[in-house]
Amino acid sequence: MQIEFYKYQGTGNDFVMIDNRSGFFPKEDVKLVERLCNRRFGIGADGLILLENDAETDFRMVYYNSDGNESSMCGNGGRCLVAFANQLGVIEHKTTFIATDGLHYATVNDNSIVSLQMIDVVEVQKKDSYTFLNTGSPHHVQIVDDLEHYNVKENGAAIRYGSLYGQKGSNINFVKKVNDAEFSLRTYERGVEDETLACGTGATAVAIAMNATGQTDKTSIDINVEGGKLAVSFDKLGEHFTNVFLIGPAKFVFKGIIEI
Ligand SMILES: N[C@H](CCC[C@H](N)C(=O)O)C(=O)O
Repeated sequence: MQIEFYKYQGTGNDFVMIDNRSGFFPKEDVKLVERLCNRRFGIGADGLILLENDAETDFRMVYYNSDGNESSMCGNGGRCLVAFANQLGVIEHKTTFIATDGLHYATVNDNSIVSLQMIDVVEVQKKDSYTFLNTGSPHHVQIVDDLEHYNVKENGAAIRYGSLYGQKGSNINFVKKVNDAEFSLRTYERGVEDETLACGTGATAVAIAMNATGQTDKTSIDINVEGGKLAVSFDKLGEHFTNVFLIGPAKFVFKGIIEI
């Protein structure tokens, strides 16, 4: 069986994109998705995204982590899917699509900068040494001193598989404040089980967590990630965060055919 695929990356978080409007893709085949994401035996990616038809919106997003399992919302993947839909001619420069966490409004400009609306955040759990919130995916946010030399994989896995988050686990974000409008982030991603070069729902979680815990009073924040720079903006009403947008590049890298 041959599969046509497109490869995209959003600030270094990379994805296999498949046009599944015909419904041909075997969505239950965990081993196939894992193989397609494998960086030696397959195409290689942090995740795989299906673009599907939807009766009420421009398209449906189905997201899989590189372990082959379908998962929760992917912010960088959502941004890449908007750029992919534009490349296919499914949309022009703005869209509303459906994903596992509901409706998303987004725009894409001629420089492949995608602005993706994320879900509202109405609960931020503030603990002594960390913050936990859900921005479409679950995120643990923790400030560390020496982010550049921090062992993200070892320390991230210990928290993700520890007693705090049980079977479901969480994505783990380690943060350093640069200034009131800029933070640096490194993320251990659930379902990739490694550090990724960027995490969109993670960057969104960090921006909101830094405001919610008083590290900043800004509502437009730059997040430096290993693979580039993302911007997060939101409105804050009391402890609720709305009109949340994740903004950054979403680039087409190559397309191909894979024999499976
Ligand atoms: N690994 C995440 C989903 C992808 C998140 C990340 N790639 C993003 O850009 O938001 C999870 O299973 O919760």
